[in-house]
Amino acid sequence: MASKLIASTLRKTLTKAAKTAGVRSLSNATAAAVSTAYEPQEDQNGITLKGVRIAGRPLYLDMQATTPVDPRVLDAMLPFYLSRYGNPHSRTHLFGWESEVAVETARSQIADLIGASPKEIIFTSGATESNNVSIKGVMHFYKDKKRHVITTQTEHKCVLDSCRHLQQEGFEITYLPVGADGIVNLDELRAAIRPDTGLISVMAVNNEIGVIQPMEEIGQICKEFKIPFHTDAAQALGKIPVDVEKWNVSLMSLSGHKIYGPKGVGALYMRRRPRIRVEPLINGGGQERGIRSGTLPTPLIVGFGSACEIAKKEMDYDHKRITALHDRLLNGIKEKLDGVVVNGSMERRYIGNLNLSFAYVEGESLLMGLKEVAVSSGSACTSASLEPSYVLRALGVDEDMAHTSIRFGIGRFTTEAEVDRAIELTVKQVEKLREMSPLYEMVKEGIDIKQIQWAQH
Ligand SMILES: Cc1ncc(COP(=O)(O)O)c(C=O)c1O
Ligand code: FES
Repeated sequence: MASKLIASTLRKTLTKAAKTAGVRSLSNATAAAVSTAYEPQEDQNGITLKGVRIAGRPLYLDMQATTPVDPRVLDAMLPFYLSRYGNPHSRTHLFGWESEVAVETARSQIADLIGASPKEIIFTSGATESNNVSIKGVMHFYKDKKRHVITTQTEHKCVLDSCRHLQQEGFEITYLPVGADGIVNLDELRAAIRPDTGLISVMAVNNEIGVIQPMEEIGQICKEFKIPFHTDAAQALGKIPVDVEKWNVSLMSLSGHKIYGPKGVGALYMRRRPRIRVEPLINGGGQERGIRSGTLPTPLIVGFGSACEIAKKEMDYDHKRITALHDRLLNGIKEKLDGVVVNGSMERRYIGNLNLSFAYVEGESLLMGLKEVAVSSGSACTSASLEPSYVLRALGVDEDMAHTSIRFGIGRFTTEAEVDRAIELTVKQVEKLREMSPLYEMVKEGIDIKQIQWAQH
Protein backbone atom coordinates (compact mmCIF):
# COMPACT_ATOMS: atom_id res chain seq x y z
CA MET A 1 0.00 0.00 0.00
CA ALA A 2 2.74 2.37 1.06
CA SER A 3 4.78 1.61 -2.03
CA LYS A 4 1.72 2.18 -4.21
CA LEU A 5 1.24 5.55 -2.61
CA ILE A 6 4.89 6.50 -3.02
CA ALA A 7 4.81 5.31 -6.60
CA SER A 8 1.73 7.26 -7.48
CA THR A 9 3.06 10.44 -5.86
CA LEU A 10 6.38 10.00 -7.59
CA ARG A 11 4.67 9.33 -10.90
CA LYS A 12 2.56 12.45 -10.55
CA THR A 13 5.58 14.59 -9.74
CA LEU A 14 7.66 13.20 -12.54
CA THR A 15 4.90 13.30 -15.11
CA LYS A 16 4.24 16.86 -14.16
CA ALA A 17 7.93 17.69 -14.41
CA ALA A 18 8.22 16.06 -17.80
CA LYS A 19 5.01 17.68 -19.04
CA THR A 20 5.99 21.11 -17.82
CA ALA A 21 9.38 20.65 -19.37
CA GLY A 22 7.90 19.51 -22.65
CA VAL A 23 9.74 17.00 -24.78
CA ARG A 24 12.34 19.46 -26.02
CA SER A 25 12.50 22.11 -23.38
CA LEU A 26 14.88 21.13 -20.65
CA SER A 27 14.34 24.23 -18.65
CA ASN A 28 13.50 24.55 -15.02
CA ALA A 29 11.04 21.79 -14.35
CA THR A 30 12.97 18.74 -15.52
CA ALA A 31 16.22 20.16 -14.25
CA ALA A 32 14.65 20.85 -10.88
CA ALA A 33 13.51 17.26 -10.58
CA VAL A 34 17.09 16.05 -10.89
CA SER A 35 19.02 18.95 -9.45
CA THR A 36 21.43 18.04 -6.68
CA ALA A 37 22.19 21.48 -5.47
CA TYR A 38 18.80 23.11 -5.38
CA GLU A 39 15.63 22.07 -3.60
CA PRO A 40 12.92 22.28 -6.25
CA GLN A 41 10.14 24.62 -5.24
CA GLU A 42 6.64 24.80 -6.59
CA ASP A 43 5.17 28.09 -7.61
CA GLN A 44 2.15 28.98 -9.73
CA ASN A 45 4.05 27.94 -12.88
CA GLY A 46 4.91 24.48 -11.57
CA ILE A 47 8.31 23.51 -10.30
CA THR A 48 11.10 26.01 -10.62
CA LEU A 49 14.79 25.89 -10.05
CA LYS A 50 14.76 29.06 -8.04
CA GLY A 51 14.71 26.93 -4.97
CA VAL A 52 16.90 27.19 -1.96
CA ARG A 53 20.38 25.84 -2.25
CA ILE A 54 20.65 22.65 -0.26
CA ALA A 55 23.37 23.32 2.28
CA GLY A 56 26.33 20.98 2.02
CA ARG A 57 25.35 19.54 -1.36
CA PRO A 58 28.02 20.21 -3.94
CA LEU A 59 27.20 21.17 -7.51
CA TYR A 60 27.36 18.15 -9.78
CA LEU A 61 29.68 18.62 -12.73
CA ASP A 62 30.82 15.03 -13.19
CA MET A 63 28.60 13.81 -16.02
CA GLN A 64 31.27 11.46 -17.42
CA ALA A 65 31.25 9.48 -14.18
CA THR A 66 27.51 9.07 -14.33
CA THR A 67 24.34 10.98 -15.12
CA PRO A 68 21.08 11.37 -13.23
CA VAL A 69 18.16 9.33 -14.51
CA ASP A 70 15.94 11.49 -16.69
CA PRO A 71 12.49 11.72 -14.98
CA ARG A 72 10.90 10.56 -18.24
CA VAL A 73 13.09 7.45 -18.13
CA LEU A 74 12.13 6.69 -14.54
CA ASP A 75 8.51 7.20 -15.48
CA ALA A 76 8.83 4.53 -18.17
CA MET A 77 10.55 2.14 -15.75
CA LEU A 78 8.23 2.31 -12.75
CA PRO A 79 5.40 0.07 -14.01
CA PHE A 80 7.93 -2.71 -14.62
CA TYR A 81 8.86 -2.70 -10.95
CA LEU A 82 5.38 -2.40 -9.51
CA SER A 83 2.73 -4.08 -11.63
CA ARG A 84 4.30 -5.49 -14.79
CA TYR A 85 6.99 -7.43 -13.00
CA GLY A 86 6.85 -10.62 -15.05
CA ASN A 87 9.96 -12.49 -16.13
CA PRO A 88 10.42 -11.66 -19.81
CA HIS A 89 11.37 -15.29 -20.39
CA SER A 90 8.06 -16.62 -18.99
CA ARG A 91 6.12 -17.95 -21.94
CA THR A 92 2.92 -19.09 -20.21
CA HIS A 93 1.20 -15.88 -19.09
CA LEU A 94 0.53 -12.24 -19.77
CA PHE A 95 3.12 -11.05 -17.23
CA GLY A 96 5.87 -12.71 -19.20
CA TRP A 97 4.57 -11.59 -22.58
CA GLU A 98 4.24 -7.92 -21.68
CA SER A 99 7.76 -7.88 -20.24
CA GLU A 100 9.09 -9.53 -23.36
CA VAL A 101 7.40 -6.91 -25.55
CA ALA A 102 8.93 -4.18 -23.39
CA VAL A 103 12.42 -5.72 -23.68
CA GLU A 104 12.09 -6.01 -27.45
CA THR A 105 10.89 -2.41 -27.74
CA ALA A 106 13.96 -1.29 -25.80
CA ARG A 107 16.20 -3.42 -28.01
CA SER A 108 14.83 -1.56 -31.05
CA GLN A 109 15.27 1.84 -29.40
CA ILE A 110 18.93 1.08 -28.69
CA ALA A 111 19.56 -0.37 -32.16
CA ASP A 112 17.92 2.69 -33.67
CA LEU A 113 20.34 5.08 -31.99
CA ILE A 114 23.41 3.34 -33.49
CA GLY A 115 22.06 2.32 -36.90
CA ALA A 116 21.95 -1.39 -36.06
CA SER A 117 19.36 -4.15 -36.29
CA PRO A 118 17.67 -5.13 -32.99
CA LYS A 119 18.94 -8.67 -33.61
CA GLU A 120 22.47 -7.36 -33.14
CA ILE A 121 21.90 -6.09 -29.58
CA ILE A 122 22.80 -8.24 -26.55
CA PHE A 123 21.91 -6.91 -23.11
CA THR A 124 24.65 -6.85 -20.48
CA SER A 125 25.23 -5.28 -17.06
CA GLY A 126 27.14 -2.33 -18.53
CA ALA A 127 30.05 -1.27 -20.67
CA THR A 128 32.56 -3.03 -18.41
CA GLU A 129 30.97 -6.38 -19.15
CA SER A 130 30.56 -5.58 -22.84
CA ASN A 131 34.24 -4.64 -23.08
CA ASN A 132 35.28 -7.81 -21.27
CA VAL A 133 33.22 -10.11 -23.46
CA SER A 134 34.30 -8.31 -26.62
CA ILE A 135 38.02 -8.49 -25.95
CA LYS A 136 38.38 -11.77 -24.11
CA GLY A 137 35.43 -13.39 -25.88
CA VAL A 138 36.68 -12.75 -29.42
CA MET A 139 40.25 -13.77 -28.68
CA HIS A 140 39.16 -16.93 -26.87
CA PHE A 141 36.89 -17.87 -29.74
CA TYR A 142 39.54 -17.39 -32.43
CA LYS A 143 42.53 -18.37 -30.27
CA ASP A 144 43.89 -21.02 -32.62
CA LYS A 145 44.68 -18.55 -35.39
CA LYS A 146 44.71 -15.13 -33.74
CA ARG A 147 47.09 -14.23 -30.94
CA HIS A 148 47.46 -10.44 -31.14
CA VAL A 149 45.31 -7.44 -30.12
CA ILE A 150 45.85 -3.75 -30.90
CA THR A 151 44.47 -1.13 -28.54
CA THR A 152 45.54 2.30 -27.25
CA GLN A 153 47.22 3.56 -24.10
CA THR A 154 44.28 5.79 -23.23
CA GLU A 155 41.47 3.21 -23.10
CA HIS A 156 39.23 2.81 -20.08
CA LYS A 157 40.67 0.65 -17.29
CA CYS A 158 38.35 -2.25 -18.10
CA VAL A 159 39.70 -2.51 -21.66
CA LEU A 160 43.31 -2.29 -20.51
CA ASP A 161 42.70 -4.81 -17.76
CA SER A 162 40.99 -7.27 -20.13
CA CYS A 163 44.06 -6.96 -22.36
CA ARG A 164 46.41 -7.58 -19.42
CA HIS A 165 44.40 -10.68 -18.62
CA LEU A 166 44.89 -11.93 -22.18
CA GLN A 167 48.62 -11.25 -21.90
CA GLN A 168 48.76 -13.53 -18.88
CA GLU A 169 47.22 -16.22 -21.05
CA GLY A 170 49.96 -15.78 -23.62
CA PHE A 171 48.30 -13.38 -26.09
CA GLU A 172 50.27 -10.35 -27.28
CA ILE A 173 48.98 -6.80 -27.05
CA THR A 174 50.12 -3.60 -28.75
CA TYR A 175 49.20 -0.49 -26.75
CA LEU A 176 49.36 2.31 -29.31
CA PRO A 177 50.62 5.68 -28.08
CA VAL A 178 48.59 8.82 -28.77
CA GLY A 179 49.69 12.31 -29.83
CA ALA A 180 49.73 15.37 -27.58
CA ASP A 181 46.12 15.89 -28.67
CA GLY A 182 45.11 12.41 -27.48
CA ILE A 183 44.43 11.05 -30.99
CA VAL A 184 45.92 7.81 -32.36
CA ASN A 185 48.16 7.97 -35.39
CA LEU A 186 46.68 5.95 -38.27
CA ASP A 187 50.09 5.10 -39.76
CA GLU A 188 51.19 3.68 -36.43
CA LEU A 189 48.00 1.66 -36.31
CA ARG A 190 48.65 0.23 -39.78
CA ALA A 191 52.25 -0.55 -38.87
CA ALA A 192 51.15 -2.48 -35.78
CA ILE A 193 48.93 -4.89 -37.73
CA ARG A 194 50.18 -8.49 -37.97
CA PRO A 195 48.83 -11.58 -39.76
CA ASP A 196 47.68 -12.93 -36.38
CA THR A 197 45.98 -9.70 -35.23
CA GLY A 198 42.54 -10.84 -34.07
CA LEU A 199 41.06 -7.57 -32.81
CA ILE A 200 41.53 -3.81 -32.90
CA SER A 201 39.91 -2.03 -29.96
CA VAL A 202 39.79 1.77 -29.93
CA MET A 203 37.38 3.82 -27.85
CA ALA A 204 35.15 6.40 -29.54
CA VAL A 205 35.12 9.20 -26.94
CA ASN A 206 37.67 9.26 -24.14
CA ASN A 207 36.18 9.42 -20.66
CA GLU A 208 38.88 11.67 -19.17
CA ILE A 209 39.54 14.21 -21.88
CA GLY A 210 36.59 13.76 -24.26
CA VAL A 211 38.67 13.42 -27.44
CA ILE A 212 36.98 11.64 -30.35
CA GLN A 213 39.09 9.10 -32.24
CA PRO A 214 38.90 8.96 -36.07
CA MET A 215 36.38 6.14 -36.06
CA GLU A 216 35.59 6.01 -39.78
CA GLU A 217 39.26 5.93 -40.74
CA ILE A 218 40.05 3.19 -38.23
CA GLY A 219 37.02 1.26 -39.48
CA GLN A 220 38.34 1.48 -43.04
CA ILE A 221 41.73 0.11 -42.01
CA CYS A 222 40.02 -2.77 -40.20
CA LYS A 223 37.97 -3.49 -43.33
CA GLU A 224 41.07 -3.45 -45.53
CA PHE A 225 42.86 -5.98 -43.30
CA LYS A 226 39.68 -7.93 -42.44
CA ILE A 227 40.21 -7.48 -38.71
CA PRO A 228 37.23 -7.15 -36.35
CA PHE A 229 36.91 -3.63 -34.90
CA HIS A 230 35.67 -3.21 -31.33
CA THR A 231 34.87 0.17 -29.86
CA ASP A 232 34.02 1.23 -26.34
CA ALA A 233 31.30 3.79 -27.08
CA ALA A 234 30.15 4.29 -23.48
CA GLN A 235 30.97 8.02 -23.60
CA ALA A 236 29.85 8.49 -27.20
CA LEU A 237 26.34 7.08 -27.17
CA GLY A 238 23.70 9.79 -27.20
CA LYS A 239 26.38 12.50 -27.25
CA ILE A 240 27.76 12.31 -30.78
CA PRO A 241 26.25 10.56 -33.84
CA VAL A 242 27.10 6.84 -33.66
CA ASP A 243 26.69 4.65 -36.72
CA VAL A 244 27.91 1.05 -36.77
CA GLU A 245 27.93 1.04 -40.59
CA LYS A 246 29.90 4.25 -41.05
CA TRP A 247 32.41 3.15 -38.43
CA ASN A 248 32.47 -0.44 -39.72
CA VAL A 249 32.51 -1.82 -36.19
CA SER A 250 32.00 -5.50 -35.42
CA LEU A 251 31.48 -4.99 -31.70
CA MET A 252 30.45 -1.97 -29.67
CA SER A 253 30.10 -1.51 -25.90
CA LEU A 254 27.31 0.66 -24.53
CA SER A 255 26.19 1.75 -21.08
CA GLY A 256 22.86 2.97 -19.68
CA HIS A 257 23.99 5.26 -16.89
CA LYS A 258 26.02 7.64 -19.05
CA ILE A 259 22.94 8.69 -21.00
CA TYR A 260 20.41 9.49 -18.26
CA GLY A 261 19.40 5.84 -17.97
CA PRO A 262 19.78 3.51 -14.97
CA LYS A 263 23.02 2.02 -13.65
CA GLY A 264 23.69 -1.69 -14.02
CA VAL A 265 22.54 -2.12 -17.58
CA GLY A 266 24.36 -1.91 -20.88
CA ALA A 267 24.53 -3.53 -24.25
CA LEU A 268 26.87 -5.17 -26.67
CA TYR A 269 26.39 -4.61 -30.37
CA MET A 270 27.49 -7.69 -32.36
CA ARG A 271 27.59 -7.55 -36.15
CA ARG A 272 25.67 -10.25 -38.00
CA ARG A 273 27.12 -9.72 -41.47
CA PRO A 274 29.94 -10.63 -41.55
CA ARG A 275 29.19 -12.50 -38.39
CA ILE A 276 31.41 -12.02 -35.35
CA ARG A 277 31.57 -14.75 -32.70
CA VAL A 278 32.56 -14.60 -29.03
CA GLU A 279 33.00 -17.11 -26.26
CA PRO A 280 30.50 -16.15 -23.53
CA LEU A 281 31.71 -15.04 -20.10
CA ILE A 282 28.53 -16.19 -18.37
CA ASN A 283 26.91 -19.56 -19.00
CA GLY A 284 23.45 -20.64 -17.95
CA GLY A 285 19.90 -20.54 -19.26
CA GLY A 286 21.00 -19.54 -22.74
CA GLN A 287 19.29 -16.14 -22.84
CA GLU A 288 20.51 -13.54 -25.35
CA ARG A 289 21.32 -16.30 -27.83
CA GLY A 290 23.61 -17.99 -25.36
CA ILE A 291 25.98 -15.04 -25.28
CA ARG A 292 24.72 -13.69 -21.98
CA SER A 293 22.71 -16.02 -19.76
CA GLY A 294 20.61 -14.70 -16.89
CA THR A 295 17.15 -13.20 -16.43
CA LEU A 296 16.99 -9.86 -18.17
CA PRO A 297 16.41 -6.90 -15.80
CA THR A 298 13.26 -5.61 -17.51
CA PRO A 299 12.94 -2.26 -15.67
CA LEU A 300 16.59 -1.37 -16.33
CA ILE A 301 16.31 -2.38 -19.96
CA VAL A 302 13.12 -0.36 -20.42
CA GLY A 303 14.93 2.62 -18.88
CA PHE A 304 17.95 2.18 -21.13
CA GLY A 305 15.68 1.97 -24.21
CA SER A 306 13.74 5.04 -23.18
CA ALA A 307 17.00 6.95 -22.56
CA CYS A 308 18.15 6.07 -26.09
CA GLU A 309 14.87 7.21 -27.62
CA ILE A 310 15.09 10.56 -25.80
CA ALA A 311 18.77 10.92 -26.75
CA LYS A 312 17.96 10.38 -30.41
CA LYS A 313 15.24 13.04 -30.37
CA GLU A 314 17.17 15.55 -28.30
CA MET A 315 20.81 15.05 -29.25
CA ASP A 316 20.97 18.19 -31.38
CA TYR A 317 19.17 20.26 -28.78
CA ASP A 318 21.37 18.94 -25.97
CA HIS A 319 24.46 19.55 -28.03
CA LYS A 320 23.59 23.20 -28.64
CA ARG A 321 22.78 23.78 -25.00
CA ILE A 322 25.86 21.98 -23.71
CA THR A 323 28.08 23.83 -26.21
CA ALA A 324 26.81 27.15 -24.87
CA LEU A 325 27.46 26.04 -21.28
CA HIS A 326 30.93 24.77 -22.23
CA ASP A 327 31.81 28.10 -23.84
CA ARG A 328 30.48 29.97 -20.84
CA LEU A 329 32.59 27.85 -18.48
CA LEU A 330 35.81 27.95 -20.50
CA ASN A 331 35.57 31.65 -21.32
CA GLY A 332 34.50 32.51 -17.80
CA ILE A 333 37.60 30.83 -16.39
CA LYS A 334 40.00 32.07 -19.07
CA GLU A 335 38.80 35.66 -18.78
CA LYS A 336 39.88 35.74 -15.17
CA LEU A 337 42.89 33.41 -15.13
CA ASP A 338 46.01 32.91 -17.22
CA GLY A 339 47.95 29.65 -17.36
CA VAL A 340 44.86 27.54 -18.06
CA VAL A 341 45.37 24.68 -20.51
CA VAL A 342 42.70 22.48 -22.12
CA ASN A 343 43.86 18.85 -22.16
CA GLY A 344 43.24 16.98 -25.41
CA SER A 345 42.35 18.11 -28.90
CA MET A 346 40.18 21.25 -29.13
CA GLU A 347 38.82 20.25 -32.53
CA ARG A 348 38.02 16.56 -32.04
CA ARG A 349 36.33 16.64 -28.67
CA TYR A 350 32.94 15.95 -27.14
CA ILE A 351 32.01 19.35 -25.82
CA GLY A 352 30.41 18.16 -22.56
CA ASN A 353 33.85 17.15 -21.29
CA LEU A 354 36.18 20.01 -20.37
CA ASN A 355 39.48 18.88 -18.86
CA LEU A 356 41.61 21.79 -17.66
CA SER A 357 45.01 22.10 -16.02
CA PHE A 358 45.98 25.15 -13.96
CA ALA A 359 49.61 26.23 -13.96
CA TYR A 360 51.43 27.35 -10.80
CA VAL A 361 49.06 25.83 -8.28
CA GLU A 362 49.44 22.78 -6.14
CA GLY A 363 47.10 20.00 -7.23
CA GLU A 364 46.03 18.72 -3.87
CA SER A 365 45.29 22.18 -2.49
CA LEU A 366 43.22 22.98 -5.57
CA LEU A 367 41.01 19.95 -5.04
CA MET A 368 40.71 20.56 -1.32
CA GLY A 369 39.44 24.04 -2.04
CA LEU A 370 36.90 22.86 -4.59
CA LYS A 371 34.80 20.68 -2.33
CA GLU A 372 31.66 22.57 -3.31
CA VAL A 373 31.92 21.35 -6.90
CA ALA A 374 31.66 17.63 -7.64
CA VAL A 375 34.25 17.18 -10.37
CA SER A 376 36.78 14.55 -11.29
CA SER A 377 40.51 15.04 -11.21
CA GLY A 378 43.52 13.62 -12.97
CA SER A 379 45.59 13.74 -9.83
CA ALA A 380 46.33 10.83 -7.61
CA CYS A 381 44.99 12.34 -4.43
CA THR A 382 41.49 11.27 -5.41
CA SER A 383 42.42 7.66 -5.96
CA ALA A 384 44.40 4.87 -4.41
CA SER A 385 47.19 5.07 -6.98
CA LEU A 386 50.14 7.37 -6.53
CA GLU A 387 50.57 8.29 -10.18
CA PRO A 388 48.69 11.06 -11.93
CA SER A 389 46.29 10.03 -14.69
CA TYR A 390 47.77 7.56 -17.19
CA VAL A 391 45.68 9.22 -19.89
CA LEU A 392 47.29 12.63 -19.35
CA ARG A 393 50.72 11.04 -19.14
CA ALA A 394 50.10 9.30 -22.48
CA LEU A 395 49.47 12.77 -23.93
CA GLY A 396 52.81 13.90 -22.55
CA VAL A 397 51.28 16.40 -20.11
CA ASP A 398 53.92 17.57 -17.58
CA GLU A 399 53.62 15.96 -14.19
CA ASP A 400 52.80 19.23 -12.38
CA MET A 401 50.07 20.08 -14.91
CA ALA A 402 48.65 16.55 -14.73
CA HIS A 403 48.37 16.98 -10.96
CA THR A 404 46.23 20.10 -11.33
CA SER A 405 43.85 18.74 -13.94
CA ILE A 406 40.13 18.95 -13.38
CA ARG A 407 37.43 17.39 -15.53
CA PHE A 408 34.25 19.43 -15.69
CA GLY A 409 31.38 17.29 -17.01
CA ILE A 410 28.40 19.21 -18.35
CA GLY A 411 25.12 17.48 -19.10
CA ARG A 412 21.49 17.76 -20.09
CA PHE A 413 20.39 19.15 -16.74
CA THR A 414 23.32 21.44 -15.99
CA THR A 415 22.21 25.03 -15.56
CA GLU A 416 23.87 28.39 -16.22
CA ALA A 417 23.69 29.12 -12.50
CA GLU A 418 25.70 25.99 -11.76
CA VAL A 419 28.32 26.88 -14.37
CA ASP A 420 28.61 30.43 -13.00
CA ARG A 421 29.08 29.16 -9.48
CA ALA A 422 31.73 26.67 -10.67
CA ILE A 423 33.60 29.51 -12.41
CA GLU A 424 33.46 31.67 -9.30
CA LEU A 425 34.74 28.93 -7.00
CA THR A 426 37.47 27.72 -9.34
CA VAL A 427 38.79 31.21 -10.03
CA LYS A 428 38.73 32.09 -6.34
CA GLN A 429 40.64 28.99 -5.36
CA VAL A 430 43.27 29.25 -8.12
CA GLU A 431 43.85 32.94 -7.33
CA LYS A 432 44.19 32.21 -3.64
CA LEU A 433 46.76 29.49 -4.24
CA ARG A 434 48.71 31.57 -6.72
CA GLU A 435 48.91 34.44 -4.23
CA MET A 436 50.76 32.09 -1.92
CA SER A 437 53.00 30.71 -4.66
CA PRO A 438 56.56 32.04 -4.99
CA LEU A 439 56.68 30.38 -8.41
CA TYR A 440 53.81 32.45 -9.70
CA GLU A 441 55.43 35.57 -8.26
CA MET A 442 58.52 34.84 -10.36
CA VAL A 443 56.46 34.21 -13.49
CA LYS A 444 54.76 37.56 -13.05
CA GLU A 445 58.16 39.20 -12.81
CA GLY A 446 59.02 37.71 -16.18
CA ILE A 447 61.43 35.02 -15.01
CA ASP A 448 61.42 31.91 -17.20
CA ILE A 449 61.06 29.27 -14.52
CA LYS A 450 61.78 26.43 -16.93
CA GLN A 451 65.39 27.75 -17.19
CA ILE A 452 66.00 27.74 -13.46
CA GLN A 453 68.42 25.10 -12.17
CA TRP A 454 66.82 23.92 -8.96
CA ALA A 455 69.11 22.50 -6.30
CA GLN A 456 69.04 18.72 -6.27
CA HIS A 457 68.45 17.00 -2.94
C1 LIG B 1 34.80 4.85 -21.65
C2 LIG B 1 34.14 4.01 -20.61
N1 LIG B 1 34.11 2.68 -20.75
C3 LIG B 1 33.52 1.89 -19.85
C4 LIG B 1 32.93 2.39 -18.73
C5 LIG B 1 32.27 1.46 -17.75
O1 LIG B 1 30.89 1.47 -17.92
P1 LIG B 1 29.91 0.72 -16.92
O2 LIG B 1 29.86 1.55 -15.69
O3 LIG B 1 28.61 0.67 -17.64
O4 LIG B 1 30.45 -0.64 -16.67
C6 LIG B 1 32.94 3.77 -18.53
C7 LIG B 1 32.35 4.38 -17.31
O5 LIG B 1 32.97 4.49 -16.28
C8 LIG B 1 33.56 4.59 -19.49
O6 LIG B 1 33.62 5.91 -19.34
S1 FES C 1 47.87 16.51 -6.62
FE1 FES C 1 47.49 14.93 -5.24
S2 FES C 1 48.84 13.44 -5.89
FE2 FES C 1 49.17 14.99 -7.30
